[in-house]
This record gives sequence, C-alpha cells and structure tokens, in this order.
Amino acid sequence: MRQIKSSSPLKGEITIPGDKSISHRSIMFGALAKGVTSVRHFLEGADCLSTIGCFRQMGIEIQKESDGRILVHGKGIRGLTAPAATLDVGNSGTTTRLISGILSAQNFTSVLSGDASLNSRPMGRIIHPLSMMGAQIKSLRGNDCAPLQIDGRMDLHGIHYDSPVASAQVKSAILLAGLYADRETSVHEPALSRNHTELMLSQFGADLHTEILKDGSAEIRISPCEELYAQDILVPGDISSAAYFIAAALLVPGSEVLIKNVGINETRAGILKVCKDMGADITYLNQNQGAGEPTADLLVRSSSLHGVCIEGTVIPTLIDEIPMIAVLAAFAKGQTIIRDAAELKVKETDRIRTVTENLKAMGADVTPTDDGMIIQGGKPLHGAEIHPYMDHRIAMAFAVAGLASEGETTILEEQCVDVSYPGFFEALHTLTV
Ligand SMILES: O=C(O)C1=C[C@@H](OP(=O)(O)O)[C@@H](O)[C@H](O)C1
Ligand SMILES: C=C(OP(=O)(O)O)C(=O)O
Repeated sequence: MRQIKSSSPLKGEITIPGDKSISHRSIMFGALAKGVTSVRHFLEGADCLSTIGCFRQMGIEIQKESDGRILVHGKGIRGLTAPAATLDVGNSGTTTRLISGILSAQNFTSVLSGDASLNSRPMGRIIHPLSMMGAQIKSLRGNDCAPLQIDGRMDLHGIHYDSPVASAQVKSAILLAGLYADRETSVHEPALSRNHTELMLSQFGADLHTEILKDGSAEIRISPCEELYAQDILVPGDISSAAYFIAAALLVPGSEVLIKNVGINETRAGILKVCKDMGADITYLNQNQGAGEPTADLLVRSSSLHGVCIEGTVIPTLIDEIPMIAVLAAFAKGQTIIRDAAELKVKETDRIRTVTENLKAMGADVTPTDDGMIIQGGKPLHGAEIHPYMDHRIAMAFAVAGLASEGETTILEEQCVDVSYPGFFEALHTLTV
C-alpha cells in the first residue's frame, strides 16, 4: 500500500516509459517477420512481458541488449512452433486478443489463459469474427472467456466484418488473421480505434488501407501476406501513462512540468483535446513525425478547469484515460458528462464502478450511468482508502487525486501499477520534491 499526501507544486521534466500498445505489437510483428527486429524504449511492464513470454514459448528468441534494446529474432510468418504448455497471458487483454488472431492460422493447437481478471473479460468479441474466418476457438469453460483453446487452421477465409464496437483489439485480431487468409479481409468499426496495428504492420511490409467514412466510422482492409520484414522500432512515450503527470500538473497549483517524447497519434490523444476543452494550459514542443508515430514534448502548467461533455467518436481515443479524466472532472468547476463509454465495464475492472466508488470515497459528487458517469465537480476532495481491485489505471489515477486532496490517501495493492508503469510512484515522487 502507498500513502499519498497533498502535494507541493510539481516541477521539472520527465520521460515516460514506452507505449504499451506499440510495445506489444513490436514483439508480435517482429516474431512474424524475417530477420532481427530491434525495439528501443520498449515498455517492460508486466503486460508486455506476457507477450514476450508467449512468443518465447513458441520458439522465438527475444533478448535484451546492454543498451536497453530488445532484439526479436523473427522466424517469418509461418515460423512459430507449438508451445509445450499453456500460454500465460497474465493480465493483458491486448496479448490475448491479438495473439488469438495469429494462433487461429497456425499449424498447431494452443491454449491461452490469464489471471482472474483476464479470464473474466469477454472473448466472444474475437471468437465470433475469427470463427467466421474458419478459426476453431473454444472457450474451455463455455462462457466466452479465456482459457481459450485454439486449433490452428491453414485455410482461413477473408471476410468483411462489421464490428459492433470500436475496439483496436478486435480489429487487430481480425487483421492479423487476415494476413493468412485466402483473400482480402476488411473490418468496419463505428469509430476509428487506435491504429498502431495498421501503421506498424504497413511498416513491416503488409498491404493495408484505411478509409474514414462520412459518419466518422472507419473501414480497414488487409491483403493476404507472403512475408513480413524486420524493422527498427522506436517506441514513443505512452500517452496513457503521461496522462497521470498531465493531470497532476494541472491539478496541483503552481506546477509546471515538461513531459518528454509523448506519442500524440490522433487515435490516442483524445485526453489532450478534452483537457484543452476543460481549460488546460498545455503546449506542444518539439513535434516530430518520427518512425510512423507522431510525438511531442508536452509543457503542462496548473490550470483552473471547467466541466465538459465527453461522448461519441472521441471516446475510443481516450478510453484508458477515463479514470484520470473523471478525477480531473471532480476538481473542475461545473458538470462533466461522460457517455458512450460502456466499454469501460470490460476492462481490467468495471471502471464505471471502480472509478465512481473511489471518487465517492474521496467526497466527490458522482453518479454512475449505463455508459459512463455524471460528475458535479468542484467539491473539495479528501483523502481516503482507495481500492484499485488490482487495476493499474485506478491505482494511478487515484494517486494523482490524492496529491490534490486534503489529508492522506492510501492506495491499496500499489504493485498493480507494474502492469503498465513499473516505477510510477517513484517517478511521481521525483516531481513533487
Ligand atoms: O489494442 C490495444 O493495444 C488496446 C486497445 C484498447 O482496448 P479495446 O480494443 O478493448 O478497446 C485499450 O483499452 C487497451 O489498453 C489497449
Ligand atoms: C485495458 C487495458 O489493457 P488490456 O486490455 O491490454 O488489458 C489498459 O491498459 O487499460
């Protein structure tokens, strides 16, 4: 457990660990490519280590160099070998869903299983479209959750799938299976979800096209692929992790923090737009197009915030940041409404419940709804005992809430932050002394 006290101004600069979504993909696509993929600024969080563990179990050599680079010795698109044991996907939804697309097309059987949270998250959303492609996937407990048994097939068909959710994990699972299909595969999603798979797979040599339709929905097409080719990847800082420092600097009066080299891909940067709409003082410096993913340094100064309405196509671009945004809203003047965010219910926890329960414990006026929450901001918050229920994003969002509240806040299960940000509390501490 970790004690957090109300803080003096945050000052200084910080470099954020690598993006979790991009780190996962660098290992997966590197494993399927011909040659050695080098990954700089890889996130060594528990989720990405689960991905590394799974590919090692399938015969891929992955090593860390003394300069910190991760080298993935890819064996080509058909080079994976049958794992001797169950693949341990830990707490990671991204590992589970993306790898399922790949495993559906292998010439071996595999079983995937994770921790209690992971094994209760919905997998029907990938079982259904992958089965349409001819995949053989069984939920071993018959509840559409992991453990999953995947009997790989070499004869997948290309399909068109109209996805009911804007989910990069669903989209990516289908596109990855589509690499191996007999014809083009396409996915339509109600709003464009994070597009790291499309950007990085193209860089590795796959043929992908994205079309944004008039109503804001998106269609992504992929052609079957003979071979992918190893790449040098530089992973940008994770905007989802930067979110905690952006919020801390905004909330604690007198703060000024420079957050270096943050990924600002439009399909991820919704939090920046929302913060600006709330009145935040954030300046972009050193903008860089870099290796396919745009980055910037963010200069954040404490600001007086006001409530906003967050809904529609912006939701997928900030879905993991909603716990932090809800805390910001509790400190902002006036009402904030978050809607169209029912996906929050199927993350590591039901984040509508865990966010509203913990905000209430700190004295906030918040009402959960079916697809979000309504927050009457501006009441002073007080310290409380915070229950993350092992959800890393809840632990970090409420540590920041504690910095801006009266008295002492206790974050239980502090170690859960290791899923996406090992060293988070120490990093926060360096800015508050
Ligand atoms: O593809 C990815 O890397 C991710 C997609 C999102 O999940 P969904 O696709 O379920 O929305 C996000 O919440 C998760 O943290 C990472
Ligand atoms: C939802 C998350 O991750 P995943 O789905 O990969 O477990 C997250 O990191 O907030």
